[in-house]
Amino acid sequence: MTLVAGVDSSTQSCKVVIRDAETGELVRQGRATHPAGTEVHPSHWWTALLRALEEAGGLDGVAAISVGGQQHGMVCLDENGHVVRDALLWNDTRSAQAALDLVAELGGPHVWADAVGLVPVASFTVTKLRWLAEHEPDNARRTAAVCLPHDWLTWRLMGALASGVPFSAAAWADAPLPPLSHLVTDRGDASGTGYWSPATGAYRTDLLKTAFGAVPLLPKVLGPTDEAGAAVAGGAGPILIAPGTGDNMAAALGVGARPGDVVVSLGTSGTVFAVAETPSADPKGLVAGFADATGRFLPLVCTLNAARVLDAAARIAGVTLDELSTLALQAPPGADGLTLVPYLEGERTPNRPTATGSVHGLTLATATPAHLARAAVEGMLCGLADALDALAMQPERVLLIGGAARSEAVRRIAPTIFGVPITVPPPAEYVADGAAFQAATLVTTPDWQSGDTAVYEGDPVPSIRTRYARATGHILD
Ligand SMILES: Nc1ncnc2c1ncn2[C@@H]1O[C@H](COP(=O)(O)OP(=O)(O)O)[C@@H](O)[C@H]1O
Ligand SMILES: O=C(CO)[C@@H](O)[C@H](O)COP(=O)(O)O
Repeated sequence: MTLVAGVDSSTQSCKVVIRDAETGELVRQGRATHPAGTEVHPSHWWTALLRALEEAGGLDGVAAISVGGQQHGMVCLDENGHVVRDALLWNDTRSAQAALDLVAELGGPHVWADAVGLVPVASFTVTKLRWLAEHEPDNARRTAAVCLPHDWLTWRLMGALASGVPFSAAAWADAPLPPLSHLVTDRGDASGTGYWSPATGAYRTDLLKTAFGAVPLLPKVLGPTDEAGAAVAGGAGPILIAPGTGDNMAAALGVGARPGDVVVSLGTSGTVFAVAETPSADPKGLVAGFADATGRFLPLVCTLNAARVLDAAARIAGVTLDELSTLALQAPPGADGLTLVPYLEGERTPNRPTATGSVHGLTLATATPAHLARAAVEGMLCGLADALDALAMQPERVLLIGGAARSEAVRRIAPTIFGVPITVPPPAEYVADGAAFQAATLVTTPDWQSGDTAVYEGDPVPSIRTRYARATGHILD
């Protein structure tokens, strides 16, 4: 049996799946957590990947590996390949002013949308680089190369595999660093930087220079079926390294999204995206016109607040996530008017980086754990329903994935908020699965069957979104 490994290095954790390259059968898996916070030293991602790989039984029998990673994070490397400072993650909002400045300097949102398919907000790498240049000029000067989380992990894997040392978390912890010139990325992740154009498939180093004042070395952008490298890991056969991609692009691959589908992913971020044949450019800046991992495009709307809204509600109520789900289903639709605006990390869509969350409609009658649970689920989903509207599609299917899609309350309430039936694939690590699928394409023609889906239907309750829209007009920044 030829095996492939897929990695999901996302915000909260690293997951590894090891699957049969031909059939996709799940053979082994592992997981390790990442530290909390919106700036993280990349070495934590490497440690977590090694621990997750170890839990997944290592690389025995693995012929190819691919990394899907959280998008946009700014990883700065010095001329020796050492990390210059902690990476600023996609959900770090300190570069909000830099984003506004960059939009103004270039002549407005439409200029950016036309140039790179997106309008800068704090999440995108280009704004983080401006922040670095302005606030930490010494670190900016030391920056010889800039890459993204998945690029950096792919590069570390190249070094570890090329060392010829057999895999173990301890043996690979300090694996040699390859030359900076070996850094690679893919279209999908490059399209989230703000200095690569999905429409032309080329870097816009002029925009990088405008933002950062210099043009550090950038990873080579590989095509979907290119190899990032191949190396022998201590007596095993050669292990091919696939280009990898951003986590949303990997999820699209993993869930088998096809044109006509809209995927709603409820992880740390909430994302709503679709596979498209042509690039997109939304001057309103709601839809980011990303590229995907197949050579197509992935228009995507992202909120900063998804699964962790439920984590927070469960914490307040003092219950587990399963109990929160049960509670939410005990309260009536609309939670008798209790409305939760879930901007717990500020918000990206709408662009409210300094906003905070709020609760409206609190009365003696709605001051119950069940009402709070329902309001948390509905508030989170209302943010995603707005994202679905922004995508302006008439989807054939709306697929629900990500950690919070495991909640029965979320599955049952989603159709009432979105106003359409929801298709829920079996719970799985779709980002890691997509990466594994990409790896499999390097060694075979994979024939992976998707599992049975469940369809959830429910009568739309438009008043919930109406009240939510009113509540978003009354929040504190
Ligand atoms: N049964 C559940 N109900 C609600 N939320 C859940 C459930 N299981 C996991 N989650 C949440 O999903 C989140 C992790 O989802 P995941 O898609 O792995 O995120 P990420 O890829 O961003 O790290 C966590 O915040 C976790 O609490
Ligand atoms: O910023 C975006 C998409 O533009 C986020 O979706 C990140 O890619 C983080 O993803 P998760 O950790 O929530 O999967």
